[in-house]
Amino acid sequence: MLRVEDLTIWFGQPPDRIDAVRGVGFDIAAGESFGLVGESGSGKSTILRAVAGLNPNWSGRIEVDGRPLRADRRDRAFFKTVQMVFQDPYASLHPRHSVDAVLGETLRLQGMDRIDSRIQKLLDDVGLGRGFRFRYPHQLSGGQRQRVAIARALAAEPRLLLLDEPTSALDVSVQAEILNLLADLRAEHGLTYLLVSHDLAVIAHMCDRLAVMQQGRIVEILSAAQLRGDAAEAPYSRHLIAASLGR
Ligand SMILES: Nc1ncnc2c1ncn2[C@@H]1O[C@H](COP(=O)(O)OP(=O)(O)OP(=O)(O)O)[C@@H](O)[C@H]1O
Repeated sequence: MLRVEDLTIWFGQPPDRIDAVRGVGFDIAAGESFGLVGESGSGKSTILRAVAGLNPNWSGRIEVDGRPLRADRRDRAFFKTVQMVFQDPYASLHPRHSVDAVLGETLRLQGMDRIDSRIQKLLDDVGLGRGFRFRYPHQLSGGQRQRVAIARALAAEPRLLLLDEPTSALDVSVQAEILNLLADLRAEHGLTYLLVSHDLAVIAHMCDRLAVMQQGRIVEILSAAQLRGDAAEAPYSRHLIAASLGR
């Protein structure tokens, strides 16, 4: 579903260019949930932002359903398929846009009709009732805001969701609710996830496989069973341990 080949992503220009991601490759099957873990600064968010089209400075190949993302310009059809949910729902929602405005605008941009009923359906899907439709971000809790951010991502009817630490800005009690919501949505909508988290418990709960990153490279790809330590071979790898200690 998502294929990444020989992906290098950089910041700045020579002679100050920094290659934050170097020659990375992985495949994610449709419906799979794939995690990226690794020490701080290893390039996890940089990969998500490139796949989301937020950083054009990359080389290699990024392909969704066989359709390549071009590095040189935004591609509407590609981005309809791929949506991102950011870590901080406080920052990712405009303070003066109501829930209705946020969802309505996204639906209109996608050229969709029956906006009213679609907004209601999206709110239902993320577990927010009608009463939330005309609220503004400051009238919502952190968890409710993240539900709105998830609804906004779903409004484009994506196939791939990029989740960048989607619960780490939330209280512990709310984190589990949002993770369960994301797990339910994946099953209900047949979504594919690429998830970044520094929390191995989150990755073990949410992901079928994971890649461990170090200094811009993938050093290992493991199944969630290996991560949980219940696979026959069960290598709690030195890379993974280093990644978790590197936080
Ligand atoms: N806008 C930028 N300009 C220059 N360098 C950047 C920029 N954004 C990220 N980097 C660098 O790219 C590298 C990878 O950063 P990235 O945010 O992808 O790491 P990460 O693995 O997601 O880390 P964390 O777990 O701390 O969020 C880091 O060395 C970082 O300093």
